[in-house]
This record gives sequence, C-alpha cells and structure tokens, in this order.
Amino acid sequence: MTAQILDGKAISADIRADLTQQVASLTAQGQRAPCLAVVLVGDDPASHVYVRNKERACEQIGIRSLPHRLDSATAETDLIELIDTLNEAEDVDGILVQLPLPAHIDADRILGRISPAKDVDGFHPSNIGRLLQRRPGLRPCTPYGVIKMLERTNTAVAGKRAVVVGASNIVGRPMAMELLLANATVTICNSKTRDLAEEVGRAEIVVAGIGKPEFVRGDWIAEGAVVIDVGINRLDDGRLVGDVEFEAAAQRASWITPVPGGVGPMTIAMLMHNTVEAYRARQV
Ligand SMILES: Nc1nc(=O)c2c([nH]1)NC[C@@H]1CN(c3ccc(C(=O)N[C@@H](CCC(=O)O)C(=O)O)cc3)C=[N+]21
Repeated sequence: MTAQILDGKAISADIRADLTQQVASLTAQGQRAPCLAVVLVGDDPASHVYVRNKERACEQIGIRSLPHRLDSATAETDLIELIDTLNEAEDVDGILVQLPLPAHIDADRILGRISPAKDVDGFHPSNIGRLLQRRPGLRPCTPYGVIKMLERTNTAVAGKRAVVVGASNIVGRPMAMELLLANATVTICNSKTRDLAEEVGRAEIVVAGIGKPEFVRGDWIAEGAVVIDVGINRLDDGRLVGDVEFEAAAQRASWITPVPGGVGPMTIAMLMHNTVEAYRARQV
C-alpha cells in the first residue's frame, strides 16, 4: 500500500476559512471581534517565528491579537501580574503564554494562573481534568487538531486500536484522552516501554510525539494503519523531519501526515478555533 497524504495545511485552511466567516458574521451583527492575548518572554528566535505565525493567523481571520513581548529577565511576579490583568480584561477572550519560558519562571504556576475560560492552549489543570472526565472545556490544540485530521480520513475511530508514542503533558497524555473520548482502545507508550515495535505494530492508528527524528521506523507500521506524526525536528543539515521514518512508513500506511505541512498547521487552526469558542462562551 502507498499512503494517502493527510494534508494538514489544506485542512487548516478550511477550518480557518470557516472561522473567518463566523467572525465576519459576528462583527456584521455589531459585536466586537474576538481577541487573543499572546505573551512572549525572552528572545528565543523560534518562539518569535511561532508567535508571528499565530498573529498572522489571527489577522487573517479577523481575531484581534494583543501581543505582549517581555524581556527575558522579567520577574515571575511581574508575569503573574500581567496574567491577572489579562484574566480581568473584559475584551480579552484568550490568553496564550508561549512556551518554553525562561528557566527562572515556573511554567506550571503561570499556566495554572490563566483563567480556565481564557485558556485557549487547553493546558490548565482544570481543562485537562475536564477532558479526562469526558466533559471537555477548552481542548489542547495539537491533540484536538489530530482528531480533526482523523475525521478527514473517514476512519471510524471508535473501536480502533490506537497507540500513542510519547506521554508528554502537551501531546501524548491529552492525545490519549482525546482518542479515548472518541472510543478508541488506547495504549500509551513511554520511554520505558519494552517492545515498542510490537506495540506500534498492533496499532490501526499511530500517533507519534516523542521529539526524536525518525524514531518510529517504517517497518514497525501495520499494513493500512493511519499514521499521525506530531514531531517537528530540525536536523543539522537544515532539513525538517518528523518522529516517523516517513518514506518507509508511507509504503505501509493508508494515511500519513507529512512534516512540515501536517499536524503543525492544525495546532494553529485549533488555537484560532478555541479563541472563537472562548469568545462565544464569554458572551452573555
Ligand atoms: N503556549 C504554547 N502553545 C503552543 O501551541 C506552542 C508553544 N507554546 N510553544 C511552541 C510549540 C510549537 N508549536 C507549533 C505550532 C505550529 C507549528 C507549525 O505550523 N509548523 C509548520 C512549519 C514548520 C517550520 O517550517 O518550522 C509545519 O509543521 O508545517 C509548529 C510548532 C506550538 N507550540
């Protein structure tokens, strides 16, 4: 089998076009535009690129973006003060604090300070807890985007054997909860998993989020599996590769996501989706 490409860029564009229409109809009714506050601490060049991409997506959709670029030496107490101000601001619907934060700032404390109603990343313990209890609030963007991609393959997720490789707080764990919410039979693999090739080989849906270039070998993939690659790794030669050995996996999979142009653009689309959802939930 040779896999069909699951085109995250195209699906993301569809979702963003739909959001553009929704926002246009809100503002045509005289309502204010949704607003996303984006907080960036320090001068990590990759973070600046990501934040610029998020601002561009906002602009395209008609979401107001409110950037806060802070010095890398910013004290944790000052950042907390800013979060509190944004939590209180009537005209701010979503708050995104770009990760990673400088080492002297406790990221968990900051993420936990964001009002759950404005937590468009879906990282707040309250939103994670709601997902665990299958009454989701705002949902983590990357796993939510993966679910939207699976919908596009017309694969029924319910009853499928899904294997998530990686158990991080922002990808693996919430991904497993999303798949369980969709009634898949879910296995979460971690760095101690004994026979990873065997676990992956049983999967009808594989989601890789490990952060190691081409870590999942193509010959582990079962014939006809759907392969979702969340990894984005920049190699020394400048190439961008995922966590899956793409060419070999594509020989066996029914669907596969490319890197770039796969899950990455979906993360941004779902961030925009969450901002509009947070806006709607906050209107009277
Ligand atoms: N609070 C917070 N929320 C995040 O969601 C968050 C974050 N912090 N910190 C950094 C990571 C990373 N991330 C990406 C989103 C989109 C692409 C993306 O669209 N990538 C494109 C282009 C890749 C490239 O050329 O570099 C692609 O995969 O096709 C990548 C990475 C969001 N993150």
